Amino acid sequence: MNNVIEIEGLRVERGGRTVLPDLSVVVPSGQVVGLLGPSGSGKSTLIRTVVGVQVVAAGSVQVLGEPAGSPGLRHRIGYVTQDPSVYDDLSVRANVRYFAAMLGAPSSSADDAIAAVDLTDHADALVGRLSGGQRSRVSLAAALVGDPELLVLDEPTVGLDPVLRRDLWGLFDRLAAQGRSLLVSSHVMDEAARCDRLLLLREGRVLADATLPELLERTGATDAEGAFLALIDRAEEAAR
Ligand SMILES: Nc1ncnc2c1ncn2[C@@H]1O[C@H](COP(=O)(O)OP(=O)(O)OP(=O)(O)O)[C@@H](O)[C@H]1O
Repeated sequence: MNNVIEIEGLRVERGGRTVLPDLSVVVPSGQVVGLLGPSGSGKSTLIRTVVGVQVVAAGSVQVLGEPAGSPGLRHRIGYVTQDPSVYDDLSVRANVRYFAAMLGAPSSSADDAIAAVDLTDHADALVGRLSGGQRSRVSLAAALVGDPELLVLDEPTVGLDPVLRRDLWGLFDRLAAQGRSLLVSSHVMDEAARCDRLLLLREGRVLADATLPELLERTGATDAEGAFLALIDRAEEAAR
């Protein structure tokens, strides 16, 4: 499979407003694709659409060759929402085993996932007593059980210190090297350098779909933020 996500003519309305007016994009397999854009640009809405929890007004969204939201995709996609969705009063191991049980995956897959996020030493600790970064990694471990082909992560590094952010991006690279595909949203532009490919969103529209080197060459900017601002200027000039 060349593309893990294929979206054509997607329109999403939320609270009476058109959030994604007409979005078409593909996400290639085996890569870390960064979904970048300012707050409110529609990143979470797009992610919710991909995992099949967003009502869609128009368009087609194919994920791993099936329509988004198909029951068969449940085991094939790992999804981490912005707020860690783990239980404070359970240990790391109990949390991840709970998610494994829901998927019908063996409990050994929970231990593998805990090892993948480097929390084996904390497996017996209550999640409520962990740091913010450790809690984020428990959510990620929960998404990793069952060995999903596609990981969809909504701002997984928000609020983390630079060392933890670097470690998590290292983990994303390793997961992609093992053949998984990742769609990772962020509003931190310097995280663009960690992605194989970038989707820049602004006001519900794709401003760019390219690698960082391509973007820098196209705009003459020296970093992702500069490239993003240059693209906004160009789009505004073109609209005048
Ligand atoms: N539950 C909701 N009901 C109605 N409108 C919503 C809802 N959630 C988000 N929106 C609107 O949809 C638009 C896109 O929001 P979305 O959360 O997708 O953006 P985002 O790029 O993920 O932002 P952030 O980086 O702040 O998470 C915003 O204008 C927002 O006001």
